[in-house]
Amino acid sequence: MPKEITTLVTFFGATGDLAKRKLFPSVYNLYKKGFLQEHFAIIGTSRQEMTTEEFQTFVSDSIKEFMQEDADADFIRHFDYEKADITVAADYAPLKAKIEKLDQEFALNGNRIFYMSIAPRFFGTVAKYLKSEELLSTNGEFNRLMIEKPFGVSFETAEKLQNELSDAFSEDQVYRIDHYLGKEMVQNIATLRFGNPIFNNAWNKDYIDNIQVTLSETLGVEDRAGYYDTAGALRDMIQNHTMQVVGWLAMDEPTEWTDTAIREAKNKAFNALKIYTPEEVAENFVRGQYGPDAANTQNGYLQEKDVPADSQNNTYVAGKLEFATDRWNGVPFYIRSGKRLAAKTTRIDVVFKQDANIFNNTQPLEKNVLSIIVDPEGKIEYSIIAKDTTPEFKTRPITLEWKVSADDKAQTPEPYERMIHDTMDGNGSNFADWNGVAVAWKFVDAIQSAWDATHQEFPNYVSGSMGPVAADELLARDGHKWVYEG
Ligand SMILES: NC(=O)C1=CN([C@@H]2O[C@H](COP(=O)(O)OP(=O)(O)OC[C@H]3O[C@@H](n4cnc5c(N)ncnc54)[C@H](OP(=O)(O)O)[C@@H]3O)[C@@H](O)[C@H]2O)C=CC1
Ligand SMILES: O=C1O[C@H](COP(=O)(O)O)[C@@H](O)[C@H](O)[C@H]1O
Repeated sequence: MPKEITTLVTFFGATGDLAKRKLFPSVYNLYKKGFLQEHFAIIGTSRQEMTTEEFQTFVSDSIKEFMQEDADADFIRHFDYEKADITVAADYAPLKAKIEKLDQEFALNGNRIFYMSIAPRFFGTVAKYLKSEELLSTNGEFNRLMIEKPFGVSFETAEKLQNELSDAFSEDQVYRIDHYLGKEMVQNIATLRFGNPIFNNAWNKDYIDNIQVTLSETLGVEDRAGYYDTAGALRDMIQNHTMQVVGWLAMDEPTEWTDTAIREAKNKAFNALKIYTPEEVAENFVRGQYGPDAANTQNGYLQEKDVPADSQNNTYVAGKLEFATDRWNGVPFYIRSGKRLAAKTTRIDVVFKQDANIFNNTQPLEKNVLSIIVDPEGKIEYSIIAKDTTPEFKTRPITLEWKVSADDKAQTPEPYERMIHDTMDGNGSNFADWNGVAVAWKFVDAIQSAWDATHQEFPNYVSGSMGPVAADELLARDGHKWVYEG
């Protein structure tokens, strides 16, 4: 049985989509696995009028709907509800009273987590009232804040939010969610790098030719144009998920396996990221917007519901990142992400430098490639050179492959379960740190403002392709090509 975690979690936005689909099923899994036993309580809050019994039924139903099983009664009795409008200071007093009551009832030792599953415009307000209305415990081991995305829409807005949060919470109390950091194979990057001397010792400019990170989706904008047309792939996928994955790839080895040391090592890399001038943006970044598919059966972006007919929004981004560190000088990190591409995949391809061919043929040897495939199924592929069976001692590339087994998959926690667990456990390793978020915004803002100043002809890629031709040309100019072609 795992060690029991003692805590109270208050879910703001408890009647919303995320809470229902992801958060309550995750809490239930933690209970079934024994992390939550007797000493835990969950408070749900929103503006909806609801009794605690009705809320308990709502939680039960959401677990049943998404996990096809009934939550046990012993679990459900730990749930309580308090109606509150989070914009009204006076509404925090009954919430405080409920927190204190449950703290006593379940002997929670003043340990508190506040999960903001609410629209981002409320993040700062809730943090402010948690402090001013004294909902933070003064006698417990911890007060922690879990915060949903997006964390701002630019460096300026993110910094404002950060200032609001830091009036109430210190950096080590803030758990900024990026669900890519909760994915099993993203967490495996560090193990592969630091657990295998062959990779650890070669993880630098002497041995690595280039690194490619692909986050591609087959879905289009669906019914989210209201949000997506102001965000684009750059803010929706690059600023957060892609940059966080890059953080694991670019960092030095941490001095120890703690969240503080991991953040320190990542931040050293983030702080060495080159922020581009408008001219450099034009040289190093490509934006795209999808048109209809080749058979003309799917809408182009401009024909999608609620998309302005003259939208300049990017649904695809590819670019080159450069880190000015001893480890990475001269090594390009190519990134790309887009909607309506040929395949749904998240993958990292590390292309190694190759030696001269000393065998009997004059062709250059293919480069070794380590591929870490995150989605749709976890896989590691290592493409290396071996001998052909012919007597002339010819070479050929072969691929060593490992796949996440069905058993492993069944035991792998969903990202939200893992992130809630880690917050309860006080482990911030797999959360976005303010410094990294700030650098990513500065980097992305520079690209966005260069793009805002220039008009681009759209659409420039066909739905179902792997993006604009310009993204292939970006790599070709450096003598490289995308490993993954869809
Ligand atoms: N849904 C998803 O799949 C994902 C969501 N997220 C993020 O999670 C957060 C929540 O998203 P989601 O669940 O989809 O949003 P919903 O709109 O479904 O839920 C919002 C919740 O906030 C409550 N709320 C709204 N206004 C107030 C108020 N003034 N006072 C108190 N409660 C209020 C709503 O209840 P009521 O109106 O009754 O008060 C509801 O419970 C957002 O930050 C989003 O970006 C991130 C990843 C995925
Ligand atoms: O955060 C987001 O992520 C999803 C993709 O997530 P995944 O886990 O399915 O890869 C993306 O579709 C969405 O636009 C974005 O907001």
